[in-house]
Amino acid sequence: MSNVPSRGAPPGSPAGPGPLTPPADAVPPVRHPDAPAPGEPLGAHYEHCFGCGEAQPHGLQLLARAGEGVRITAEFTVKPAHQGAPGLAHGGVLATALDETLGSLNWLLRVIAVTGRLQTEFVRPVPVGTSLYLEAEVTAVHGRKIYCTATGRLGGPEGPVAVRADALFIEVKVDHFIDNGRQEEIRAAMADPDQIKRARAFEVNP
Ligand SMILES: CCCCC/C=C\C/C=C\C/C=C\C/C=C\CCCC(=O)SCCNC(=O)CCNC(=O)[C@H](O)C(C)(C)COP(=O)(O)OP(=O)(O)OC[C@H]1O[C@@H](n2cnc3c(N)ncnc32)[C@H](O)[C@@H]1OP(=O)(O)O
Repeated sequence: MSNVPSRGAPPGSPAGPGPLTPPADAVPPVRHPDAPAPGEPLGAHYEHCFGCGEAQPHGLQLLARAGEGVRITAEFTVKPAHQGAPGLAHGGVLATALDETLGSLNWLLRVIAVTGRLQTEFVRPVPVGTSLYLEAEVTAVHGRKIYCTATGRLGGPEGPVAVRADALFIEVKVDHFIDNGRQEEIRAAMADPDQIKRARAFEVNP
């Protein structure tokens, strides 16, 4: 643990506001002019993604849509494969749903970013068969740091809040994946023209 860099006090600690609070000189997010129109489905960013990929039978197959401003909505139905306790969704799966929805905000900023921190709050149990309705929003940007928040409601947009998250995403270059991913999958992704097109859409100077 000693060689892990310290990133400030934990959220809510008496030592300070914590790393999920944007600094005073953070700026509001800007929706990219080429962002998908509100209501447009985003599609999977990678077909084998556990969160959104259609080639993952036990994955969440979460379906995200662009919202207004720098907001996203998403839905996912809890399947038997997602259980933790009998008949209830596993907390880690719910955290994945929040992470995936928050990650989809990348499409609106047109930057590639990875999760640096994800703080989850589990408010209500989520039964198998539930359709979880998620909303996420970027609240502030500071250099490469993207501050965002999400909620998940039971049954629909007006349903009771079951889960919440605050997160910090860090902007990276596409090289982050090429340099760190297992070669087998990287080679396959780079041989897929659709995948290259999706990755290029996020680069300012492809
Ligand atoms: C050919 C293949 C292409 C495939 C890609 C194609 C398309 C992708 C496009 C879009 C994707 C669309 C949707 C995605 C949807 C969902 C995905 C779910 C998201 C995930 O599931 S993703 C997996 C989990 N995620 C990780 O696997 C990250 C592991 N990690 C690292 O890879 C590094 O750790 C990294 C890169 C995060 C930072 O490393 P680094 O060296 O680049 O940055 P550095 O240290 O310089 O930090 C710069 C500033 O961020 C602050 N900072 C950094 N980290 C912080 C932390 N954790 N907490 C608080 N502050 C932090 C520093 O304090 C500094 O702040 P300041 O500037 O103020 O000093």
